Amino acid sequence: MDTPVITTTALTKRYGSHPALTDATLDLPAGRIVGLVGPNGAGKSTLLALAAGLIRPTSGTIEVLGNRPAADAAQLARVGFVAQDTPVYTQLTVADHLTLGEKLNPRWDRRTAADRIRQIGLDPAKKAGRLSGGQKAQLALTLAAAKRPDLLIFDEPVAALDPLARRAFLQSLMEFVADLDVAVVLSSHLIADVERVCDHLVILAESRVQVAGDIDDLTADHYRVVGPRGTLDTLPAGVEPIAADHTPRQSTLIVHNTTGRPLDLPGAETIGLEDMVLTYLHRAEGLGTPILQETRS
Ligand SMILES: Nc1ncnc2c1ncn2[C@@H]1O[C@H](COP(=O)(O)OP(=O)(O)OP(=O)(O)O)[C@@H](O)[C@H]1O
Repeated sequence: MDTPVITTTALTKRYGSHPALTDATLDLPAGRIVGLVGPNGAGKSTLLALAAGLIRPTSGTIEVLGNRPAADAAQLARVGFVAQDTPVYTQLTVADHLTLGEKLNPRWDRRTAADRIRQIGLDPAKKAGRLSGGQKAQLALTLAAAKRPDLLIFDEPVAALDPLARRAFLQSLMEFVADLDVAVVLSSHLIADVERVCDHLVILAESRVQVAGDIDDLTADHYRVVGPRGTLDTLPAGVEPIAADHTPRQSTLIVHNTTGRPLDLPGAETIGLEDMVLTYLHRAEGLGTPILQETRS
């Protein structure tokens, strides 16, 4: 197996006594698009900023492409980071951005940058401050990709975009990934977008990793199980309940089957990604589970 692009062990970041990220132990695989999902304040930006070397952990360790984040110029060149507000220089033109990118980045790919700007129809003479949100995001993506990094990190790249601009951005991202052999880690609130472009998922809530894995595995391994009350009190080894809802006659569970074998329980059916994510988020916040209430008999 390829070396993970990001490895963390008990990674923790606190601001004073406030936990932003707690005890995160992760291996994010190479050659994938990894999605980080979670509600506001879950710790997504914190994890990405730690990976980019913008902040230091309070405790625990993080390695990015086998090195300390932002360890030296070579490491910086290997990681492209696009912060939440798609940073561009408003007074510089699109062409100025490309010139600056070339000056600042030893591995700059002039052809990729120019081709991409042409493809997305950006006027090189236009000041970045006059671009739309979608165009700014495309410019930021082009600049990050033309660095020819081994890892691209995006913090909420599509949050401010309308659905069409979002789709265009994600399409460009997938094209870059296919063309440039780059790993991507991105955060998003939008589960449908994550499902469309990502193949590995990390769910963060309340500063903690709730679950992580390949999306295909996660969706295959999470089930809704319905049975007469009392029959689901004891589950097979390796089957972890994530949420439970009971009526006097019936129990409904959402379970994570970690046995590696199909779940052999009557009344078990797999759930989709969105239901799975919501179940973890509700569990983390100590809320009831709306999907389960819908199944109440
Ligand atoms: N510089 C800071 N000083 C103090 N607290 C901070 C700082 N940065 C983040 N936090 C806190 O750490 C927690 C995690 O924040 P973070 O920005 O990582 O969440 P997030 O999942 O990216 O949220 P969002 O989706 O809103 O961007 C939040 O409670 C936030 O208020």
